[in-house]
Amino acid sequence: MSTHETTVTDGRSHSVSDPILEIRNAEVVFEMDRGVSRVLDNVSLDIQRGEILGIVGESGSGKSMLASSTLDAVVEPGVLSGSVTYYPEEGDPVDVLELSDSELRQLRWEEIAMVFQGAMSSFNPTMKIRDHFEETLEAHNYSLSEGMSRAHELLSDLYLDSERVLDSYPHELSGGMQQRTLIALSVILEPNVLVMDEPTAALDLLMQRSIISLLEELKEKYDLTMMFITHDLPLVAELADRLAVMYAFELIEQGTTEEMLQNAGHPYTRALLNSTPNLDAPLEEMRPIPGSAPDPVAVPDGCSYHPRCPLATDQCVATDPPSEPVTESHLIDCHHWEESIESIPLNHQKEATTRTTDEERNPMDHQNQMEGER
Ligand SMILES: Nc1ncnc2c1ncn2[C@@H]1O[C@H](COP(=O)(O)OP(=O)(O)OP(=O)(O)O)[C@@H](O)[C@H]1O
Repeated sequence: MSTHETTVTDGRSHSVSDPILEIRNAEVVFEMDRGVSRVLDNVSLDIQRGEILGIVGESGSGKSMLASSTLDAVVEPGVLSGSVTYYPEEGDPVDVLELSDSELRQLRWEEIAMVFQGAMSSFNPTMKIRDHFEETLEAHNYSLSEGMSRAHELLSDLYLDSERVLDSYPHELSGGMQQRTLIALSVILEPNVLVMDEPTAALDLLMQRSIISLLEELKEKYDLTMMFITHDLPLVAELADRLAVMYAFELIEQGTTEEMLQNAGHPYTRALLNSTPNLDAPLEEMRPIPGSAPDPVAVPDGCSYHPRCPLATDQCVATDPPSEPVTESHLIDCHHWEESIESIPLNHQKEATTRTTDEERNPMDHQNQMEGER
């Protein structure tokens, strides 16, 4: 069952937990010749109604497996276990992993839609964009006229010339136009949740930024909940209300974006923050994370990060750390999170402190500089 806790502040009540999706103990296993490959390991996560949740991790950490699991779309011969519950605004909760194929097809477009990286592979190259929209509407018995006027509106919301786009073949559109068109197509049936797996990965930096701000507009206008999966932490930090970090097929930390940027407790999250070039830190401070992520058939015992972790002790080698709730929203899977916060400085905070100290030391200089920049 979903928990709907309520707190009372200033005489008003606020719902603090209203999950639209609840993932519990999700596991994906592939039987390989060289052993059992566990590519999603006991992941539990709530996605709150109306939020943007960012899922971050290195390549191969299991992010796409988590995305596919939310829609029971793990490819054969992968075996998914655990539970995924969808809570519609009205009506009974839906046990996603128990749905029939036809119920699942309906859920996938009408309630929870997915956008993958590389839009080209999602379109049929022999069909015009208009046909993609019409085919989707017809397959779900939606009114064509209402649906196509929504298509025009959605494409315009994404700053596209809707008539021109609908009359084009996919290859006649640029990468950024294709990706925006795919986003419009994915929300044509008015889903409540949009799951996006690296939706901007193949695009240049400017187009990535503009898609991020378009997604924010779309979310507000159509009241969407979003799960945004990426290896690009600074990119998703601009967009997300909460962030969850994956390492070696597990979730190792989650919290509000503010908590994760200012007070990340897992040494891996802190290393990830320090390995990104544009979180206010100078390029020379950027530190790649030493070592490499484990092979899914040979994940280390205990904490799977211990071979790369500067703080690892015997306890980390012996025992997998449980999720510790540091605040109501901030969970950390690390035996030494307090020491981690104390001893692993964050580059972007160092930079901010240096700036503050300079300002304190020379307030007039700083004021003159600001005026000079105006
Ligand atoms: N069909 C498959 N059979 C066996 N293993 C697979 C299959 N698909 C993916 N994997 C493995 O599952 C693990 C997790 O992959 P996943 O695609 O979820 O990672 P990711 O974090 O999304 O990576 P990326 O950012 O590169 O897309 C990887 O080790 C990958 O090799």
